[in-house]
Amino acid sequence: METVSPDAERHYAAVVRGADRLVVGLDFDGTLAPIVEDPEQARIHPRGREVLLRLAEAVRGVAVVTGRPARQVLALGGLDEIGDELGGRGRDLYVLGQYGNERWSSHERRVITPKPPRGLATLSSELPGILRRADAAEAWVEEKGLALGIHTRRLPDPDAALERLREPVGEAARRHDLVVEPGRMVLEVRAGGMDKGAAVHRLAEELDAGAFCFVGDDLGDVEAFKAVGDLRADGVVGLLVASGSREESALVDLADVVVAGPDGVMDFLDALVDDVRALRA
Ligand SMILES: O=P(O)(O)OC[C@H]1O[C@H](O[C@H]2O[C@H](CO)[C@@H](O)[C@H](O)[C@H]2O)[C@H](O)[C@@H](O)[C@@H]1O
Repeated sequence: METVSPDAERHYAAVVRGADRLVVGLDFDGTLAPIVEDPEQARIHPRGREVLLRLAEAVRGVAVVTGRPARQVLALGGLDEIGDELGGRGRDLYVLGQYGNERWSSHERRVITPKPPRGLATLSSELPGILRRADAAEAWVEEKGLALGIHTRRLPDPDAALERLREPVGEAARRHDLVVEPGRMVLEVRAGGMDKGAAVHRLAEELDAGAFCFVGDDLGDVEAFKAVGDLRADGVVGLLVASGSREESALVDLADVVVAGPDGVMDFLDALVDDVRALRA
């Protein structure tokens, strides 16, 4: 773990001391799950189950806050089963899917999801032409129900294809009153009005958080980092952790602590729980 902000150690110590009211928000891809070429093959880190169980027992709340559909991340993360185990121990796990538009919790056991935004189906039918004209016909389109993800990772030059797609995808999104959420080798088209920052604020209020730690890796997590900054301004203890990668540095520049990808996230969360337990012993 590398501390990068001048106050990182102070924030970390305050989070450990405030663990009784600590909420931990965790991104999925690139944070809990290693990045892989095919999004359908992503899985939670091999240590993820054990780490999440220990963490949930040590703090007030744990939430996976992801761009993925909640049902998908429940399956890829084995989060349903983790929720089962936590229920037996009187603890809860939350999944806030599609940038906070969907919600699942281990006590409610159902996914609450809004209707797909108007215009998404029409945009979907226009996509093959948009991709062809941008010389990216082989880009993989992920149908997420509330959003479309256009992935270039498996194209011969993913960065160049992503660049060629930015303008035409942005134009189509605007025409249908939708927004583009850029990510790691992906452009997602979805409804505006909700993001991971709003999801953090809602959760902090619901769980009466006295401390909030968010761990993320990608542009979609920037709003969550900003929300933790807002909470800090209101007197809540905050800690920002970036899961570092060579691909994306936006969060590294904003973080208190940088760890080495999902392996580093597992080590960080384990160490956090050890420190909380040591203080309570
Ligand atoms: O908010 P997250 O949990 O980080 O989800 C963001 C998007 O992640 C997925 O795509 C990313 O991970 C894939 C698997 O490692 C990788 O192949 C792809 O290049 C990445 O962009 C997912 O497919 C999206 O639906 C999520 O919104």
